[in-house]
Amino acid sequence: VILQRRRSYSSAKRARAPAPVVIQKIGDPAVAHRALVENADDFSNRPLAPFLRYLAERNGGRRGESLASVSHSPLWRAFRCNLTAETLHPSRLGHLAPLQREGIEALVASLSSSAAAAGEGAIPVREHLCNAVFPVIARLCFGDGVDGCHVRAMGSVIRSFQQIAVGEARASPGTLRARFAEWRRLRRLLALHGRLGELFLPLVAARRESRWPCNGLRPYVDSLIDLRVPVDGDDGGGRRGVRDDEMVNLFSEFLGAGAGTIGACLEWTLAHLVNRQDVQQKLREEVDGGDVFRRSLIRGMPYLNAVVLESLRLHPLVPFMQRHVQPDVAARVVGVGGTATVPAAAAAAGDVLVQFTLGDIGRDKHTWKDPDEFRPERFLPGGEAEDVGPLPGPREIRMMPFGAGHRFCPGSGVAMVNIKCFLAALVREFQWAPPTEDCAAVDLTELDTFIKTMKKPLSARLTPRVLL
Ligand code: HEM
Repeated sequence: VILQRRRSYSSAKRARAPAPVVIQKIGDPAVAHRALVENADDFSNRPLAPFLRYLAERNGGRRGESLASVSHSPLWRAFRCNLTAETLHPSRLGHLAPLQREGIEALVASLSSSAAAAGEGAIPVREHLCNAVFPVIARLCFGDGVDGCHVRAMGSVIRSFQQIAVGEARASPGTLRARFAEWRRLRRLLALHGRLGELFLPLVAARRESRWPCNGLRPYVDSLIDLRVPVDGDDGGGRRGVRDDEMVNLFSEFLGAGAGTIGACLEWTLAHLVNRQDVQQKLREEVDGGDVFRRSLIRGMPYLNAVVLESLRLHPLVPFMQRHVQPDVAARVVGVGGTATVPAAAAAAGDVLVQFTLGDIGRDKHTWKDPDEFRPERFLPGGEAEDVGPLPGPREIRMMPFGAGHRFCPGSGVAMVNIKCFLAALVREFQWAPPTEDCAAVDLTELDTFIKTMKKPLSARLTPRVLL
């Protein structure tokens, strides 16, 4: 046992080196555009997360990739095309309506009963939002035959995994204590990863056995079972099926990236609506008139769209995006780094990390008027950002909550549809007020964890509306 532990410890140690060097945080939209759009090919790889490096070490160097981790290569193209052309294709998103309806009905019921139990008091809403959104994403992933218990178990393990993956470093870097803490963190992640495999792989096996129809949706699991990817990530050498270890990473990523971000965006947006009763009322007037499950009607709700964009501009859920680039490229494109300023060892290893801080880009004072103010009207016709959408256009970047360049978020469409649909229903069903009579505004302090969340989770007083 001791030998085994020592071996694991030394592989954790190897997994830590070489650490990439952070050379610059980019919060300037023009520099981000130069890097991610004009030099997209050079800025299309992310650094490998320490846990995936650790896993690869344990598997004799073989990496089990996810879409976010795989380098920009034929293997990435195969994974990416599969996800966007099959599961997340816009033509399929209309078929989400029954899942959304189920999620919203459950959410309204759980909020109503908590609000009734609290009487005049406030209720915390985060847990309700997460519990309602996760099943929608889980069923998009595995089809609608997965039972609620299984879905809840997946949600809980994914959340623990994310919490531990970004766990705070409490000891000084480089000390024995810090190395031990890191080793323990990797071991805990390994255990959770194993648990995810136990939850996912039986569902894959069941789906291989029989494919019951999913009402026009193409569950991610089906597309991955059918997918053939280049052998060794290379287009020249034949095709193979997706391995189990890759499936586990791809499902974890889909569920982790999909559900938490949508829930957090809803929480941020509701917090602003609590603070700005005038915006809440204006939004309600728009959503009261339409069926929130019909995509065509949601598309025709410009104020709803503006409210969500304004929330994403102020609080992009991914605090920062990373790119792993060559030192000479970093020097040429973002104006720093290069062998002159990057420590020689890092330059020799070619390990340069560029971080784009999405919050700074969305609040850039040269781009936005009153950048810290929540003002959805800026996205309406005649406003300073009437032509700005969730994804940056080819000419400039003004905000990029879903990233930019080759690796932008493939889930932006499904995320926007779900956020709008849930938000419209929540505003139609409830009046949202601050937690107490004397609370002037809820606290909007941000906390950057795996995603950008409210440091103090939202509590609000909810009054069910009588709908005619
Ligand atoms: C409000 C919700 C969401 C936000 C704000 C968000 C944001 C982001 C951002 C900023 C990136 C990095 C982009 C880059 O590096 O250029 C990303 C990547 C990614 N997101 Fe999302 N995301 C959301 C929802 C989703 C959903 C619903 C899914 C899937 C169901 C998803 C799947 C992914 C994947 C797989 C990647 C990696 C793509 C690649 O490397 O090719 N995301 N997301």
